Amino acid sequence: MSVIASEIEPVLSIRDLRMKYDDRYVLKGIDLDVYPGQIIGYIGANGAGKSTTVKIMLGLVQGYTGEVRLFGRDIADGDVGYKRRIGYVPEVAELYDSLTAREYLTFVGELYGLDNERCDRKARRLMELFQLKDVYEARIASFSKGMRQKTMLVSSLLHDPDLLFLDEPLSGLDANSVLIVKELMAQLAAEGKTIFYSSHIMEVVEKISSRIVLLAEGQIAADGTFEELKERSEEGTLEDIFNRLTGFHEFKAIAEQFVSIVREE
Ligand SMILES: Nc1ncnc2c1ncn2[C@@H]1O[C@H](COP(=O)(O)OP(=O)(O)OP(=O)(O)O)[C@@H](O)[C@H]1O
Repeated sequence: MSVIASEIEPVLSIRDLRMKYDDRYVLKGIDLDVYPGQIIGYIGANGAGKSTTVKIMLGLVQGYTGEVRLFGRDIADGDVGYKRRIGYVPEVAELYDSLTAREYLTFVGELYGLDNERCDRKARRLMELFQLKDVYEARIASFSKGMRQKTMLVSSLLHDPDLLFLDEPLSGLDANSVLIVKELMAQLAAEGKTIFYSSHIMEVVEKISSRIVLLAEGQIAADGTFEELKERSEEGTLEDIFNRLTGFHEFKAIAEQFVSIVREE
């Protein structure tokens, strides 16, 4: 892991985090310290526990054991003020279809305590940068997948959060917009913002992350820079490292079985 001056306070600190659904542990003791300016590529197979961890940090899931501290405070202490410093882009952009983009974004801004007029101006300018100026007053119901994703990204940034949780933020974006968002993440991190980036697109995670945390069956299986992970596992790409650490080699055989079943009479 990269060397970090011990006097710098972690933005996020997790100790022995465990979570049980019914009788099954989905998080089995997670320990993690994340520092300002880091872009954490948070990866793992489907069902590994990534969303559960993020939802606990956002205060959306209760019933965990262990300790989660954000900005130095235990999130269980009852003060939800920390949420004002967080931005969140969920995996699926759930927006209010009957609202216009302007109505939705000013509504979200007001929830974060922003002044309506200032928020309107800021949202309009951000949407313009995403080539969405002409639909700012249109209902979200008419938006394409990519337009919804861009609206979601704008809504997560309006209040200038210090910590961003992004779940597949490039989903549905065209190639130009992908370039903007990747550069945006790098520039926000350079300003000291912390980004928790969950994605299954290994090529992007490999390039954008300053540190990669791999979750496997509710536990951290690897934690370090891409170079460190590469050295340790003696593999080439992050995809290779991922496959090795999750013990997955049979993709060709599975694809063959798919094809043979699909082709059955
Ligand atoms: N509300 C719930 N009730 C019961 N089980 C749940 C609930 N939410 C998640 N789980 C289970 O917890 C495990 C971890 O789920 P989680 O959504 O955190 O995985 P993930 O790593 O985000 O997966 P993906 O990459 O598919 O998004 C899964 O086995 C899932 O079925």
